[in-house]
Amino acid sequence: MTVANRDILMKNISKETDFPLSFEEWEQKAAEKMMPGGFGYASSGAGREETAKRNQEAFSKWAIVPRMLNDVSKVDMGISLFGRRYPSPFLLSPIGMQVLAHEEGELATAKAAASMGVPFLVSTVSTYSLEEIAAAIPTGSKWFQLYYSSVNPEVSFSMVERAEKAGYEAIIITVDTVMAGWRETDMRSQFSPLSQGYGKGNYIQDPVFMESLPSHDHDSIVTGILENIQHPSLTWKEIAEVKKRTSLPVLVKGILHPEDAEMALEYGVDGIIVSNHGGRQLDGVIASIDALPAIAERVKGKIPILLDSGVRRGIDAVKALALGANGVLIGRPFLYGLAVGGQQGVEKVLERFMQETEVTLALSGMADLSELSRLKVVRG
Ligand SMILES: Cc1cc2nc3c(=O)[nH]c(=O)nc-3n(C[C@H](O)[C@H](O)[C@H](O)COP(=O)(O)O)c2cc1C
Ligand SMILES: CCCCCCC(=O)C(=O)O
Repeated sequence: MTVANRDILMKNISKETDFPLSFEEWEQKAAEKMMPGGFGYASSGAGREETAKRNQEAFSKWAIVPRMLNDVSKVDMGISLFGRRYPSPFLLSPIGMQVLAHEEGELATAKAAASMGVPFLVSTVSTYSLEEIAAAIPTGSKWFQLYYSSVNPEVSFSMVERAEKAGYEAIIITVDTVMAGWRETDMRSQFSPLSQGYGKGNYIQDPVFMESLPSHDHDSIVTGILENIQHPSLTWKEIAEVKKRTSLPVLVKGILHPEDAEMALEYGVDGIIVSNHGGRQLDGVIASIDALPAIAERVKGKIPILLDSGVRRGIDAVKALALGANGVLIGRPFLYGLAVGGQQGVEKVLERFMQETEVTLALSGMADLSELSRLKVVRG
């Protein structure tokens, strides 16, 4: 996009009144649209919510030292991951049970992601099944996030096989969820979407899971999901086993320690996602953006590093990319877009991120994302 195009775009943006601009405004509108229990579940963090707050505050503690007098009349913010080129550095974080935000749930999000050229990471606990989502976006990029089942690993292998068959391009194993975090908002509201069956899409379509149940009534299915979703005995050995079972790249999500990043390299993992699950799991942990530099130093570009947790603006993404990330995942902001405007809402959120990123890159003197390691970002 040229600067001239951008100017026209900015004028159009200023005339728009239908959709919010900032994260805080999207969140406010989503709170008005969603059921209180569902909004509380989505917006809250674990424990004292220290990490949930820290994730965002931490971005403000890093400051860009821009360069001047570089030609930025054309900005290329494309990235390449696992052999595919994307027009922007954004991906959508796996978020379960999106029907809590909008009746079309993951189907609407998937279509928005595909229309914006953004990979959609489908959760194990999606409302719609991975096959239904794949059918909605036959050519759109989709990755499958796995909650490994400690009680029945065959259920996990079956889901991985289904994802590969349905055209998914990568498997992400989330590793910061050996059990659910200490979530007081949900305890107070008594809201438990998994127990209510909102995340059963992939389970009820899974022959191995269904065969393992004593009966197929609602209670048996929900009990089965609650047993299968936890994975307290998960270790690197199981990650290696998943890798053996698929030809797709395997990533681990939830890495915060540089030594775990090194373990990922040792076990032949294809990529890592630096994440603290949006502060929903262990409260009091380091912000993702603060964990990133030491991890990037260890990984030395051997495998892609992605990051989520607290990304609220284009400028947050630019800081993450300059500090060593190869791509950035957007979480709650897209969920709020979904709640506010369905597919169009998610598209708007993504458009805002992309436009602000482009402006940030240009004003930082960076015409190309591949040059971003030269951009100085310091503790400000
Ligand atoms: C409502 C909700 C559901 C989530 N479900 C999943 C999930 O199913 N799998 C997963 O790996 N992460 C899940 N996450 C975590 C996100 O993938 C991501 O790490 C987090 O939202 C990033 O933080 P942010 O939204 O504050 O930027 C969920 C997050 C939210 C808010
Ligand atoms: C064992 C953890 C289950 C969490 C399911 C959804 C999720 O990731 C989240 O709410 O966060």
